[in-house]
Amino acid sequence: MMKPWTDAELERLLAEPEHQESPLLPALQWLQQREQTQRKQLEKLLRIADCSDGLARSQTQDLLGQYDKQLRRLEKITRISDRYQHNLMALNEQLKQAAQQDPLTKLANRRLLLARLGEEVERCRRGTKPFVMVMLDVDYFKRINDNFGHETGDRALCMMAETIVQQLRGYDLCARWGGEEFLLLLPETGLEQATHIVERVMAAVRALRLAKDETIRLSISAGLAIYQPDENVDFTISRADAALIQAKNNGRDQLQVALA
Ligand SMILES: Nc1nc2c(ncn2[C@@H]2O[C@H](COP(=O)(O)OP(=O)(O)OP(=O)(O)O)[C@@H](O)[C@H]2O)c(=O)[nH]1
Repeated sequence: MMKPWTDAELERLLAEPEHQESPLLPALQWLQQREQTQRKQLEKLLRIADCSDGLARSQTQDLLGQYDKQLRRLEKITRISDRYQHNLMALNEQLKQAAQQDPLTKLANRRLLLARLGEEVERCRRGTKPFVMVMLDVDYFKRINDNFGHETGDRALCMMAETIVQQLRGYDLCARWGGEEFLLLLPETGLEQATHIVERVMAAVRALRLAKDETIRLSISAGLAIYQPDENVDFTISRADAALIQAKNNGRDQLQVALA
C-alpha cells in the first residue's frame, strides 16, 4: 500500500520547480485545498459529537443521582409509615384491652364478661352443656381497709384476683363485677365440677398471706347458679347473687347453690 502523504510533503512536492509547468498542477492544488477543508470540517464535527456525548453522559448521571435520592426518600417515608402503622395498631390493641379490663386487678371487666356471656348463651342454644355463673364476694373486706389502709386493701384485691384465676381452666373467665365482688363464668360445666372448682378457689384464697401482714386472713363467700335453657342471663346472675347473700347470712366463707 502506498504511504500517505503529509500536508508538508504534498506542498513541497507541488512547489518543486519541475512541476510548475505541469497542466495538472492547478487541479492537484485544488484537490489538496479541498481535502484540507474537508478534513477540518470532519475534525470540527467529531469535536461537536464528543462534546454532546459528554453532555448526554453527565445529564444521565444527574438523572440517575436524582432517581437514587428519590428512591432513598421513598424508602424512608415507607419506613416511617410502617412504624406509624405499627404504633397505631399497638395503640388500638391497648385501647381495646383497656376497654375490656379492670384497671386495678387486670381482670376482665363487666363489658367483656357480658360479651362472653352472650356467646355462651348462643352455644347453649346450639345444644351444648349449660354454663355456670359464680358470684364471689370477699368477706369483711371493709375491716381490711379500715385496719390496714386502702393500699393494702388494693393489694389484697390484686392478689385474690391472681389466685382465683390460677385455679380456673383456660376457657373459664373471671371478671371484677364490683368493688370486692368477682363473677366467674364456667362454660360447659356441670354442678359437681363447678362445685369442685369453687371450693378450690376458696381454699386458695384462705391460704393467701399478704407479704408483711401475716395477721390478715382472707376468705370469700360464693353463690352458684347453673344457666337454665332460654333463661335471661340477668336472671341467672341475680340467682347467683341471691345464693351469695344466703352464703353470707349462713356465716360466710362458704358456697351456696341457687335453685333453678
Ligand atoms: N381497697 C379497696 N377497697 C374497696 C375497693 N372497692 C370496694 N372497696 C371496699 O370494700 C368494702 C366492702 O365493704 P362491705 O360492702 O361493707 O362488705 P364487707 O366488709 O366485705 O363485708 P361482707 O361482704 O358483708 O362480708 C368497702 O369498705 C369498700 O370501700 C377497692 O377497689 N379497693
